[in-house]
Amino acid sequence: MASNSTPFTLKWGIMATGWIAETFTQDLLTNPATTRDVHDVRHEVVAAASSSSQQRAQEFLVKIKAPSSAKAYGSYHELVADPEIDIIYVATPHSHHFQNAMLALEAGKHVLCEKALTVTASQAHKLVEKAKEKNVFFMEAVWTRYQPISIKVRELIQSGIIGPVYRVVADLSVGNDKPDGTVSFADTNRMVNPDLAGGALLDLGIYSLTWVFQTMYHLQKEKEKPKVVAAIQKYHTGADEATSIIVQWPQHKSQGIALTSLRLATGVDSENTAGPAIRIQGPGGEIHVTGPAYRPLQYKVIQKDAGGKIETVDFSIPKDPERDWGHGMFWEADECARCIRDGKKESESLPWEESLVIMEVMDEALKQGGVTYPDLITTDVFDAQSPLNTGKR
Ligand SMILES: NC(=O)C1=CN([C@@H]2O[C@H](COP(=O)(O)OP(=O)(O)OC[C@H]3O[C@@H](n4cnc5c(N)ncnc54)[C@H](OP(=O)(O)O)[C@@H]3O)[C@@H](O)[C@H]2O)C=CC1
Ligand SMILES: O=C1OC[C@@H](O)[C@H](O)[C@H]1O
Repeated sequence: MASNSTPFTLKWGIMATGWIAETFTQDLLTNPATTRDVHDVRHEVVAAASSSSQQRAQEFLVKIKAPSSAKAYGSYHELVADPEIDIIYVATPHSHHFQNAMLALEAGKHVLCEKALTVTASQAHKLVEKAKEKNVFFMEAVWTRYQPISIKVRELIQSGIIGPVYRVVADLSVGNDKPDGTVSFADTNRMVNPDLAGGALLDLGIYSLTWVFQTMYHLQKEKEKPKVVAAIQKYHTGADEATSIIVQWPQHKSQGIALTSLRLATGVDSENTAGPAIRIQGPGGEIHVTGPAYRPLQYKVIQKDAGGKIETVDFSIPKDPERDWGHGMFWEADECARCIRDGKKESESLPWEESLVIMEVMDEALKQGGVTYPDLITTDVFDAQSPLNTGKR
């Protein structure tokens, strides 16, 4: 959308320097106009912070080719105190999200917090209450919701093309089985380490639930509380290695099946010939979305009365030609900028209430499967001096 007015600039502070912090910040640094034809908002990286050292933050900024004006902090406390920063992107492990996001909210910053929002629903409720109290914007970073394919699929469903959606089956499984019976993550890795709130559900199953929710619950005119039945296979660390959840909305006659596994893969080959990662079914037809569920690039519409005709639509992730980079996380960043520009505290595509219901579903599934996490990371009492905030581990 072209416009003559000056774009609104959102000033970011990046909390943590790991894999996704790198990926997301590189997306922030792309040119919105030349990359994705966005002219109303832009992004500035003001600073990054590492809980390990200031040097680590500096190395991070150099690696991602941030502008020389970007500051490097050796603590999360310094980052949230920087008056030049509008919004903090929390890119720490799940275990840290509650304490880190609360640190930023307490400092009066807007917050975009990586998925899964928190370890428990109670923690998520507390963050939402704090965002309300501080009158700031707060959003869970489920980037998939803001990708054009998700928006298009939601529109298709709303157009009634397959009738009411009665069933969705969604899977995100990553195929890390090893012949010795383990999975290919060290026990200390955040994927399976209970101290870091590891496990398939909080890391990957959240995307399967995202498809179940964005195609059903999100579109319900009168929101219905879901019923939940879960089966969990525990890994030897105590985290879940495979989780299957049935989410039911009886009044809407609809059921969602959200699957995730560290051992099996959604498709045995990269072409996903095994079938769609997400299958959305109504009496008038089906929509098939080809995975991976966090960033799918194709959907098919199969209408019952179209004589077997299948409409296939492909998507791609645009790149900034100058930086030769584009991962698809910039659309959620643009959403943050627009909401903050317009004075909104939450995003319509992923409202607080919906993040909270999804956290409640995950709470319930983990409870049914007997997965528990340590007190340090499940408490809903904020402590600015928690090791999760100071990095003194
Ligand atoms: N949206 C998406 O596509 C993706 C989202 N994610 C989400 O992002 C978050 C981070 O994942 P990812 O970047 O892969 O994780 P990494 O392990 O690569 O990075 C996590 C960072 O958090 C900081 N940190 C603070 N305390 C600890 C600790 N005790 N152990 C480990 N790291 C710590 C570190 O930065 P420092 O030392 O500098 O403070 C570290 O670099 C998770 O919530 C994950 O679910 C992950 C991958 C993809
Ligand atoms: O969010 C994510 O998406 C991609 C996965 O590889 C990663 O484990 C997960 O955190």
